[in-house]
Amino acid sequence: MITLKNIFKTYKTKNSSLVAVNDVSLNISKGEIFGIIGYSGAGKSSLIRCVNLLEKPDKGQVIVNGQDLTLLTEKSLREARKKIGMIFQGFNLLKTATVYENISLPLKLSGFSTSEIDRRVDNYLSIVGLEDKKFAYPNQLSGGQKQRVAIARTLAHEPEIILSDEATSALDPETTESILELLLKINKEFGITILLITHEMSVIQKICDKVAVMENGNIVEQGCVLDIYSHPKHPTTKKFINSLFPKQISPSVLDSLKKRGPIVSLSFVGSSADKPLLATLPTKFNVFPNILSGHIIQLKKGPFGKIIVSLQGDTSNISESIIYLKDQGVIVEGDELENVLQFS
Ligand SMILES: Nc1ncnc2c1ncn2[C@@H]1O[C@H](COP(=O)(O)OP(=O)(O)OP(=O)(O)O)[C@@H](O)[C@H]1O
Repeated sequence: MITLKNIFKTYKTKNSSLVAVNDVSLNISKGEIFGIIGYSGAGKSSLIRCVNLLEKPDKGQVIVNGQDLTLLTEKSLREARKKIGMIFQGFNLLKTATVYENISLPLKLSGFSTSEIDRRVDNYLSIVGLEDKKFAYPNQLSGGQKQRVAIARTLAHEPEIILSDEATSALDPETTESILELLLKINKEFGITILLITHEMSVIQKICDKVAVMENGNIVEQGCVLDIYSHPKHPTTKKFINSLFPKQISPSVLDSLKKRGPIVSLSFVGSSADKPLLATLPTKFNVFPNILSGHIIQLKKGPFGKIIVSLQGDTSNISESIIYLKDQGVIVEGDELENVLQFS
């Protein structure tokens, strides 16, 4: 649906130039929710704005539905953009216009009849749950309601793709949750492909099918969310994922526990998260797990849990129990433990 091929974007000022997007290639399939995560300055906004050519890439191809947007005339690009909606962190509503006007004005400019405009405004306001705010002004709405209006305005053009530029970053956690639910609903009911950028892991885990991690203009890692969470490879990805897990064990407790047996991190993915595997270790192997910390995250495709345990027992029994856990689909790590715990 969307293919980015070797995209470069450099900002030039009088004395310097800055490479914001450095040879990025991505494939986003129809109906997918694809998230790009990165810290501030990673190049996310620059990249997402290249998709609808709000920023023109210096090099590379932006292929949407088989059409390379970088080769289109202004007129054809305007047509192609009608199928690509965009929502922003700051909502971008006209302050002096009502909700009805905010949604209807762009439709009017696109040449729709008044009756069709009215039908679309009513329909999409009801989909975002704001029928009663049709004649309100933006300053009479909460942040979440403003984003709902912006989403209705985008939906009113019946796009195939929505680009979301940090759409929930200005919202509190509860409102974020409700906007993410709305994006999920839109994706499911209308089959709209969503490409979003964020710096929040909660956004990725709640609604994304795939994720790409961006740093210094590069995509350093990408894949299915569950795979990336369970097998992160790049240090930046690991940093994002480790930030989700509580770090509660003091160094002195850790040192004393290490003398009694290995401390391992166990990650449970999908079906292995449903089984009471740890409970079987004492009877099966005479190994006694002492749980030091633990956390389960609900991803879109199922649960992902990580616990830190001290395994106590005979060394060969412990080895056997680790092999058994691995056979059951548990990811067992010891080497990375210091990173996972990261004491300050
Ligand atoms: N119009 C511009 N002119 C010059 N430099 C820019 C411009 N826009 C972005 N940059 C620079 O490009 C780099 C990437 O910025 P970008 O906004 O794409 O990153 P980001 O990951 O979206 O960051 P944030 O989450 O803080 O918005 C930054 O160093 C930024 O200062």
